[in-house]
Amino acid sequence: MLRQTGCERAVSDEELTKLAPAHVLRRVLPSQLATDLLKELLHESKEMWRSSSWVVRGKEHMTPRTTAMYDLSLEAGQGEATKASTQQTNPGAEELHRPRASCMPSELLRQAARCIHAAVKQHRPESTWSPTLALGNRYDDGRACVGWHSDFLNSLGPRPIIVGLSLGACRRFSLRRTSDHSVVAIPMPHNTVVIMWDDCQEEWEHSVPRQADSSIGKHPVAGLVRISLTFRMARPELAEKQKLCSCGRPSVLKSKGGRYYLACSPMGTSSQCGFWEHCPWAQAEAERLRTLQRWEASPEVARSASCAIVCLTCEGRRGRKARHGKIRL
Ligand SMILES: O=C(O)CCC(=O)C(=O)O
Ligand SMILES: [Fe+2]
Repeated sequence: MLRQTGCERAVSDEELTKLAPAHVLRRVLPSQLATDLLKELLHESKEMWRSSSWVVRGKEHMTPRTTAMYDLSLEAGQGEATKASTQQTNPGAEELHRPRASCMPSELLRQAARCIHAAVKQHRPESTWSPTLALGNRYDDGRACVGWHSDFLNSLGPRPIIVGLSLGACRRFSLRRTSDHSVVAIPMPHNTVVIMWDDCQEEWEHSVPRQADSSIGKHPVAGLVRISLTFRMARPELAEKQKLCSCGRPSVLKSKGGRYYLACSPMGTSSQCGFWEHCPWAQAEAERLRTLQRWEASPEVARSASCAIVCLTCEGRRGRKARHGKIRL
């Protein structure tokens, strides 16, 4: 648990839903399934998951974590199809210096996906969301992290629901509102789920910040290692809308402040060409979805009201001039 300073305060999971377009759910998987899946993924990630690279000002950087993509739409025995589908589900993958690993989902992973699906359905009975992809991230220790970002939307389309499942060590998952840099930091112990609702990729960024190893809640099986799976629903019909940027690589679709744009991908071995343009079709699709979707949570969903979440507006950087944004309940 983070120490509370003047600019931090603990909020319940319930309150979080009013602060950010997100929900935290505890113990979503049956505990045996969570343990078995963790053990399986600890092994598989060691063998098969890889770091990716990206280039900034001519310098190649490796992601400080390893990742893999699981395509849940594939049945066992469709291994060969994995390669072919990689382009669609993982745009830009061909461009990666070390392409992202594509793995076959096990029965345990599929069971977890069904639990996640049911949890989303309980909150949003009207939603047609169902997970078809799971992106795995492995964080070996406190140096492994992912910086502030919103997710690439090429294969998901505008306003996606993205659901993160945490297994293993307890790391902090942070959300930052782009308009004023308000930050909500959520400790994510083993078998915790965060649902990022459809506003999240438009108005907020997320990160798993670096942490001192001593501040990480170790897990009896995984120690300092945290494995996350982020479940997503691909929209294959969007494949034909992909556009190349000036340097000939697939551009990435992103949103900031509700504006949709295409930009040169930072991933890969070549420098960015600076390509950037508005994306009118995605803007129109976001508007259409906005009118269809209502942001409401059903109160009967089981969650622990007493689980404290620490809300920070300055990321705990005491002593440094923090950019305080106010989140009002
Ligand atoms: O590990 C996490 O919880 C977040 C991972 C993430 O942001 C991503 O895969 O895009
Ligand atoms: Fe992300």
